[in-house]
Amino acid sequence: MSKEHSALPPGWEVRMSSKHNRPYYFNTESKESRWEPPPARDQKLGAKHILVKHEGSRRPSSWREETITRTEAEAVDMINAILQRLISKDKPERFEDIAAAESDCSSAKRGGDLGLFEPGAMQKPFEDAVLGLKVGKISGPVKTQSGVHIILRTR
Ligand SMILES: O=C(N[C@H](Cc1nc2ccccc2[nH]1)C(=O)O)c1cc2ccccc2s1
Repeated sequence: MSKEHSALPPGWEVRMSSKHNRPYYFNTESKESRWEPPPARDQKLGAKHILVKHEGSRRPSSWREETITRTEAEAVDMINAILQRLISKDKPERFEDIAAAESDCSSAKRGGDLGLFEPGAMQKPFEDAVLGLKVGKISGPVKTQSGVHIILRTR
């Protein structure tokens, strides 16, 4: 079904704006309101990410390093340093360039691009972080069993 006509996600309803004389979408749980229909839950998601693994990662190895021994705290510090490089005022670096050089995920070869994926395909903390981002926005540090991520939502 096209996005406009698929069932609205839970909590959402259509209301009529008398001021603007047009329908809008209102979430009775979050009290969020928006002019465009909320994305249906079955819509594919898209993201790029930078992953820094640590000794407790599900697979503490990557194309960069045979055996990864840094601590989770060190991984968080590295992710925060990368965040500063991405948002720096004077010389921001490109997300894809940092991902290609420094991500411990095999998607590094694709500038960190994970392509499109179904809801439920990725570890829940990762998917929840993607859903919490507007398209084009970058997350703070996100922890999964794989390590610590910075996520850029692409869809
Ligand atoms: O799980 C993957 N790679 C793991 C690390 C990892 N763990 C993740 C958890 C959530 C999202 C992306 C993640 N990447 C690895 O290389 O040890 C994936 C690599 C790629 C490459 C291209 C497209 C999708 C994927 S998912």
